[in-house]
Amino acid sequence: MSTDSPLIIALDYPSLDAALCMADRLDPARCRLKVGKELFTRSGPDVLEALHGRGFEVFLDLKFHDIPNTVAGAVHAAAEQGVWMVNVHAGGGRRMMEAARERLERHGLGTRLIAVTVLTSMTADDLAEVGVGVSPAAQVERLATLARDSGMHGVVCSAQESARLRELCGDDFLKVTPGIRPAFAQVGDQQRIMTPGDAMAAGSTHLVVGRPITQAEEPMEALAAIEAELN
Ligand SMILES: O=C(O)c1cc(=O)[nH]c(=O)n1[C@@H]1O[C@H](COP(=O)(O)O)[C@@H](O)[C@H]1O
Repeated sequence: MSTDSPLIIALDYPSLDAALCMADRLDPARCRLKVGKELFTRSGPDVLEALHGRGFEVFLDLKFHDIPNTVAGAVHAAAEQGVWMVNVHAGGGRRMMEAARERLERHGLGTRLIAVTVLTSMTADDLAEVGVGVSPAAQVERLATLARDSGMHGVVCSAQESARLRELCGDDFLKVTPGIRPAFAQVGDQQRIMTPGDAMAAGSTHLVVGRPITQAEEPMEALAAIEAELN
């Protein structure tokens, strides 16, 4: 089932059963699902089949970062399993991103390919420690421009950077933004956060929401509260 909802729910669970329990409480007409490293490492491709079978479109969030040939192969494998979106780290550089994009094109695969810029958990101090002496916003701009020039469909960034990226890269360039925190939710380990309404107003095209929905007593009520903020 295809949906026009901007919401992508992060299924960060340690087992297939736990992930499917949550998926069964959600509606594929009103959100997409994101499968990340923990769940995929435990369950393998079975989780993709199970979620596709339930009608969900899936963002496979494995943030590939390796030499170009290896990443192209990994992205190809993900796309052949029918995922809606897959991502790589923009820090892997132009040749890595181009190789991934070319591989999808060569095989006629329509999976969206996006690049992670600066993780939403990172601060300026964290960047300085790994040798990046500019602000998170400046580094996001640099990597987003490189991602666009390397043929990516969009980027993962914080919603705090969406407005600037809309100016730089346009409306059609996807801005997938985690670190979304509605007023009712706890911040947790995220640093560069925004509310759902503000994020969409700033130009985010998709909102990645995990714990504010998956740890709510009534996930569909939490999802409805976020939808109400967007309308
Ligand atoms: O690529 C991602 O999805 C991602 C990138 C990023 O910079 N920050 C970030 O939080 N994420 C993911 O987005 C989700 C956020 O979940 P919550 O913090 O629970 O809403 C997690 O699955 C993260 O792995």
